[in-house]
Amino acid sequence: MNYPKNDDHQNHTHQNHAHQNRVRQQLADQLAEAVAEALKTDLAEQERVLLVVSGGSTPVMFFQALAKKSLPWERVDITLADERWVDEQGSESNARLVREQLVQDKASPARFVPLTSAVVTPEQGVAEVSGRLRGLAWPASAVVLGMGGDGHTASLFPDSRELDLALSSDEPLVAVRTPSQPQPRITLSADRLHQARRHFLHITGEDKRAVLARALAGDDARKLPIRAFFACPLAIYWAP
Ligand SMILES: O=C1O[C@H](COP(=O)(O)O)[C@@H](O)[C@H](O)[C@H]1O
Repeated sequence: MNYPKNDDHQNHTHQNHAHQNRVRQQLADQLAEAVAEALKTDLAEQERVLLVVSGGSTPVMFFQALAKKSLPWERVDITLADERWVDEQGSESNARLVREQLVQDKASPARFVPLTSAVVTPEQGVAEVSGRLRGLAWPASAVVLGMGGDGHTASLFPDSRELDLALSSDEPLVAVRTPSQPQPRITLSADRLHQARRHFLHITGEDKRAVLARALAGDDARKLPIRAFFACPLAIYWAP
Protein backbone atom coordinates (compact mmCIF):
# COMPACT_ATOMS: atom_id res chain seq x y z
CA MET A 1 0.00 0.00 0.00
CA ASN A 2 2.92 2.30 0.65
CA TYR A 3 4.57 1.66 -2.71
CA PRO A 4 2.75 4.32 -4.68
CA LYS A 5 3.57 6.87 -1.96
CA ASN A 6 7.25 5.91 -2.09
CA ASP A 7 7.20 6.18 -5.86
CA ASP A 8 5.60 9.60 -5.55
CA HIS A 9 8.21 10.62 -3.02
CA GLN A 10 11.05 9.38 -5.24
CA ASN A 11 9.62 11.15 -8.28
CA HIS A 12 9.21 14.33 -6.31
CA THR A 13 12.79 14.18 -5.01
CA HIS A 14 14.07 13.47 -8.50
CA GLN A 15 12.11 16.44 -9.91
CA ASN A 16 13.44 18.70 -7.15
CA HIS A 17 17.01 17.67 -7.94
CA ALA A 18 16.48 18.21 -11.66
CA HIS A 19 14.97 21.64 -10.98
CA GLN A 20 17.83 22.55 -8.64
CA ASN A 21 20.37 21.52 -11.25
CA ARG A 22 18.62 23.58 -13.93
CA VAL A 23 18.53 26.76 -11.87
CA ARG A 24 22.12 26.29 -10.73
CA GLN A 25 23.16 25.80 -14.35
CA GLN A 26 21.33 28.99 -15.34
CA LEU A 27 23.06 30.84 -12.52
CA ALA A 28 26.46 29.51 -13.63
CA ASP A 29 25.73 30.54 -17.24
CA GLN A 30 24.73 34.06 -16.20
CA LEU A 31 27.83 34.44 -14.05
CA ALA A 32 30.05 33.12 -16.86
CA GLU A 33 28.48 35.67 -19.22
CA ALA A 34 29.12 38.54 -16.79
CA VAL A 35 32.72 37.49 -16.13
CA ALA A 36 33.46 36.96 -19.84
CA GLU A 37 32.08 40.46 -20.56
CA ALA A 38 34.29 41.93 -17.83
CA LEU A 39 37.37 40.23 -19.28
CA LYS A 40 36.46 41.36 -22.82
CA THR A 41 36.02 44.96 -21.68
CA ASP A 42 39.46 45.03 -20.06
CA LEU A 43 41.11 43.10 -22.92
CA ALA A 44 40.07 45.95 -25.24
CA GLU A 45 42.18 48.31 -23.09
CA GLN A 46 45.14 46.22 -21.93
CA GLU A 47 47.40 43.45 -23.26
CA ARG A 48 46.84 40.97 -20.41
CA VAL A 49 44.07 40.62 -17.85
CA LEU A 50 43.75 38.73 -14.58
CA LEU A 51 40.83 36.70 -13.26
CA VAL A 52 40.75 35.54 -9.62
CA VAL A 53 38.51 32.56 -8.87
CA SER A 54 37.59 30.56 -5.78
CA GLY A 55 37.74 26.84 -5.14
CA GLY A 56 35.42 24.52 -3.26
CA SER A 57 32.45 22.69 -4.73
CA THR A 58 30.24 25.53 -6.00
CA PRO A 59 32.21 26.81 -9.01
CA VAL A 60 32.26 23.64 -11.17
CA MET A 61 29.31 24.57 -13.42
CA PHE A 62 30.53 28.16 -13.65
CA PHE A 63 34.04 27.03 -14.67
CA GLN A 64 32.64 24.74 -17.35
CA ALA A 65 30.41 27.52 -18.72
CA LEU A 66 33.23 30.07 -18.70
CA ALA A 67 35.60 27.66 -20.47
CA LYS A 68 33.16 27.61 -23.42
CA LYS A 69 33.36 31.38 -23.95
CA SER A 70 35.19 32.71 -26.98
CA LEU A 71 37.89 35.03 -25.67
CA PRO A 72 41.55 35.63 -26.48
CA TRP A 73 42.36 33.28 -23.59
CA GLU A 74 46.09 33.37 -24.38
CA ARG A 75 46.01 36.91 -22.91
CA VAL A 76 44.21 35.85 -19.72
CA ASP A 77 45.92 34.97 -16.44
CA ILE A 78 43.97 33.08 -13.80
CA THR A 79 44.82 32.66 -10.15
CA LEU A 80 42.99 31.64 -6.98
CA ALA A 81 41.55 33.64 -4.09
CA ASP A 82 42.89 30.94 -1.76
CA GLU A 83 44.32 27.46 -1.56
CA ARG A 84 44.68 24.56 0.82
CA TRP A 85 48.36 23.75 1.39
CA VAL A 86 48.06 20.28 -0.18
CA ASP A 87 49.57 18.40 -3.08
CA GLU A 88 48.38 19.97 -6.35
CA GLN A 89 47.28 16.54 -7.59
CA GLY A 90 45.14 15.86 -4.51
CA SER A 91 41.33 15.94 -4.55
CA GLU A 92 41.30 18.87 -2.07
CA SER A 93 43.46 21.09 -4.27
CA ASN A 94 41.72 24.17 -5.65
CA ALA A 95 44.46 24.32 -8.31
CA ARG A 96 43.51 20.87 -9.54
CA LEU A 97 39.87 21.96 -9.77
CA VAL A 98 40.81 25.01 -11.86
CA ARG A 99 43.06 23.01 -14.16
CA GLU A 100 40.45 20.27 -14.66
CA GLN A 101 37.31 22.40 -14.96
CA LEU A 102 38.35 25.87 -16.15
CA VAL A 103 41.62 25.70 -18.05
CA GLN A 104 39.95 23.44 -20.61
CA ASP A 105 38.03 23.75 -23.85
CA LYS A 106 38.34 27.29 -25.32
CA ALA A 107 40.07 28.46 -22.12
CA SER A 108 42.97 25.98 -22.54
CA PRO A 109 45.42 28.70 -23.64
CA ALA A 110 44.89 30.72 -20.43
CA ARG A 111 47.86 30.92 -18.05
CA PHE A 112 47.03 29.52 -14.62
CA VAL A 113 49.19 30.62 -11.69
CA PRO A 114 48.70 28.41 -8.62
CA LEU A 115 49.20 29.50 -5.00
CA THR A 116 51.13 26.44 -3.81
CA SER A 117 54.79 25.54 -3.89
CA ALA A 118 56.93 22.55 -3.02
CA VAL A 119 57.98 23.84 0.41
CA VAL A 120 56.45 22.26 3.51
CA THR A 121 54.42 25.12 5.01
CA PRO A 122 52.47 28.08 3.59
CA GLU A 123 54.49 30.38 5.87
CA GLN A 124 57.64 29.23 4.02
CA GLY A 125 55.88 29.49 0.66
CA VAL A 126 54.43 33.01 0.92
CA ALA A 127 57.53 34.78 -0.43
CA GLU A 128 57.91 32.46 -3.42
CA VAL A 129 54.22 32.57 -4.36
CA SER A 130 54.11 36.36 -3.86
CA GLY A 131 57.00 36.64 -6.32
CA ARG A 132 55.03 34.60 -8.85
CA LEU A 133 51.99 36.84 -8.43
CA ARG A 134 54.06 39.99 -9.02
CA GLY A 135 54.12 39.26 -12.76
CA LEU A 136 50.34 39.37 -13.13
CA ALA A 137 48.14 42.18 -14.44
CA TRP A 138 46.89 43.64 -11.14
CA PRO A 139 44.35 44.90 -10.34
CA ALA A 140 42.34 41.82 -11.29
CA SER A 141 39.54 42.43 -13.78
CA ALA A 142 37.24 40.30 -11.65
CA VAL A 143 37.24 38.34 -8.41
CA VAL A 144 34.69 35.55 -8.05
CA LEU A 145 34.26 34.77 -4.37
CA GLY A 146 32.54 31.81 -2.75
CA MET A 147 31.29 31.60 0.81
CA GLY A 148 31.24 28.81 3.39
CA GLY A 149 28.52 28.11 5.95
CA ASP A 150 30.60 29.96 8.58
CA GLY A 151 30.68 33.14 6.47
CA HIS A 152 34.28 32.62 5.36
CA THR A 153 35.32 33.72 1.92
CA ALA A 154 38.66 33.02 0.25
CA SER A 155 40.52 31.65 3.34
CA LEU A 156 39.35 34.43 5.63
CA PHE A 157 37.88 32.23 8.36
CA PRO A 158 36.17 33.59 11.50
CA ASP A 159 38.25 31.23 13.68
CA SER A 160 41.56 31.78 11.96
CA ARG A 161 44.47 33.07 14.05
CA GLU A 162 45.55 35.26 11.16
CA LEU A 163 42.14 36.76 10.32
CA ASP A 164 43.04 40.26 11.58
CA LEU A 165 46.24 40.14 9.58
CA ALA A 166 44.48 38.94 6.43
CA LEU A 167 41.86 41.71 6.82
CA SER A 168 44.43 44.46 7.36
CA SER A 169 47.66 43.47 5.57
CA ASP A 170 48.74 45.32 2.46
CA GLU A 171 50.81 42.28 1.41
CA PRO A 172 49.17 40.19 -1.34
CA LEU A 173 49.18 36.86 0.51
CA VAL A 174 48.75 35.57 4.05
CA ALA A 175 49.44 32.07 5.40
CA VAL A 176 46.52 30.92 7.51
CA ARG A 177 46.03 28.37 10.30
CA THR A 178 42.42 27.62 11.17
CA PRO A 179 41.31 25.22 13.94
CA SER A 180 38.16 24.27 12.00
CA GLN A 181 40.15 23.29 8.89
CA PRO A 182 42.28 20.18 8.48
CA GLN A 183 44.97 21.81 6.35
CA PRO A 184 46.91 25.06 6.59
CA ARG A 185 46.04 27.47 3.82
CA ILE A 186 47.21 30.47 1.88
CA THR A 187 44.89 33.33 0.93
CA LEU A 188 44.95 36.56 -0.98
CA SER A 189 44.61 39.36 1.56
CA ALA A 190 41.35 41.32 1.77
CA ASP A 191 43.26 44.34 0.47
CA ARG A 192 44.44 42.52 -2.65
CA LEU A 193 40.95 41.16 -3.28
CA HIS A 194 39.38 44.62 -2.70
CA GLN A 195 41.61 46.14 -5.37
CA ALA A 196 39.93 44.13 -8.16
CA ARG A 197 37.77 46.07 -10.61
CA ARG A 198 34.69 43.87 -10.16
CA HIS A 199 33.52 41.50 -7.42
CA PHE A 200 31.09 38.61 -7.71
CA LEU A 201 29.79 36.25 -5.02
CA HIS A 202 28.66 32.82 -6.25
CA ILE A 203 26.61 30.77 -3.75
CA THR A 204 23.84 28.20 -3.85
CA GLY A 205 21.37 26.67 -1.41
CA GLU A 206 19.04 27.86 1.33
CA ASP A 207 21.69 27.50 4.04
CA LYS A 208 24.01 29.94 2.35
CA ARG A 209 21.15 32.35 1.66
CA ALA A 210 20.46 32.37 5.41
CA VAL A 211 24.15 33.00 6.21
CA LEU A 212 24.22 35.82 3.66
CA ALA A 213 21.06 37.37 5.18
CA ARG A 214 22.70 37.24 8.61
CA ALA A 215 25.87 38.81 7.23
CA LEU A 216 23.92 41.61 5.52
CA ALA A 217 22.22 42.43 8.83
CA GLY A 218 25.51 43.29 10.60
CA ASP A 219 28.96 44.71 9.98
CA ASP A 220 31.61 42.86 12.00
CA ALA A 221 33.82 41.17 9.39
CA ARG A 222 35.62 39.21 12.13
CA LYS A 223 32.41 37.29 12.80
CA LEU A 224 31.39 36.77 9.16
CA PRO A 225 34.34 37.68 6.92
CA ILE A 226 32.20 37.91 3.74
CA ARG A 227 31.11 41.28 5.19
CA ALA A 228 34.51 42.69 4.26
CA PHE A 229 33.38 42.68 0.62
CA PHE A 230 29.85 44.10 0.70
CA ALA A 231 31.07 47.63 -0.02
CA CYS A 232 33.15 46.63 -3.09
CA PRO A 233 30.33 46.54 -4.45
CA LEU A 234 29.58 42.83 -4.60
CA ALA A 235 27.31 41.35 -7.29
CA ILE A 236 25.50 38.43 -5.64
CA TYR A 237 24.75 35.33 -7.73
CA TRP A 238 22.56 32.97 -5.74
CA ALA A 239 20.26 30.08 -6.67
CA PRO A 240 18.41 27.56 -4.46
O1 LIG B 1 37.30 26.28 1.46
C1 LIG B 1 36.76 26.90 0.58
O2 LIG B 1 35.42 27.14 0.66
C2 LIG B 1 34.80 28.23 0.00
C3 LIG B 1 33.35 27.77 -0.25
O3 LIG B 1 33.37 26.49 -0.86
P1 LIG B 1 32.07 25.65 -1.25
O4 LIG B 1 32.56 24.22 -1.35
O5 LIG B 1 31.08 25.83 -0.15
O6 LIG B 1 31.62 26.19 -2.55
C4 LIG B 1 35.53 28.61 -1.27
O7 LIG B 1 35.03 29.83 -1.76
C5 LIG B 1 37.03 28.70 -1.03
O8 LIG B 1 37.74 29.11 -2.19
C6 LIG B 1 37.52 27.34 -0.61
O9 LIG B 1 38.92 27.31 -0.43
